[in-house]
Amino acid sequence: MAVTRVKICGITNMDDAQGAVAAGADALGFVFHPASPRYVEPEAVADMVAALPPFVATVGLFVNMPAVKIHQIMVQTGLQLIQLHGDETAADCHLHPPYSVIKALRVRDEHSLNRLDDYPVAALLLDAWSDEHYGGSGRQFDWQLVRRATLNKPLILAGGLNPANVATAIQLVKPYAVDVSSGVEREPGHKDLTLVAQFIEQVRMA
Ligand SMILES: O=C(O)c1ccccc1NCC(=O)[C@H](O)[C@H](O)COP(=O)(O)O
Repeated sequence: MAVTRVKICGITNMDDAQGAVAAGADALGFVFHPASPRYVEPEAVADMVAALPPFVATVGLFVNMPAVKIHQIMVQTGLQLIQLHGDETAADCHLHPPYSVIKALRVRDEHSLNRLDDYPVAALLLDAWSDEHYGGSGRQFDWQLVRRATLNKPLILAGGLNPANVATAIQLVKPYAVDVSSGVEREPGHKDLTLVAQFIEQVRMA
């Protein structure tokens, strides 16, 4: 049986970073989109990254930010992977050596899943469509659409996941990893570490 990895996204503080890792998170995500309630300053992320144990993947999330600025933040923070969570094209994904790139796509309907192979990335993250938010909306999309899509890259499933629905999502979609933000929060930007532990337990049992 394949192991499903867990990424806890929208980490803004040291307690949540260390608590998520203690609960078994495989990866942490840090949002650098200034309009997000989960925005975190690069200086704070650098401190968190330096305090983490080895073998935890660290991911910076960017929305339509110029590559030069992204790379400045990556160097300043010591983060490992870039997640492009805006309107970046497949061509934009070429701009980030030596970093591995995760491209997030927001799924509105079956057309959202056309030409996924065009993206030169390490993994694709599928999230729910929202007119108001680039991410962290807490919305779920139709998982059946993924079952019908052709995907030759590791898939990270996101969007409205929580401890109550993540096992069903894994059984249906069989993703490489699951990603959660608002479903394990007590308020935007602050994780509920009991929910984080329950989420990871559900993933391990799925
Ligand atoms: O979380 C945000 O506020 C955010 C803002 C801008 C771009 C991306 C953002 N989050 C992306 C994530 O990786 C979330 O984990 C993903 O959208 C799922 O969110 P949720 O439905 O709340 O679990």
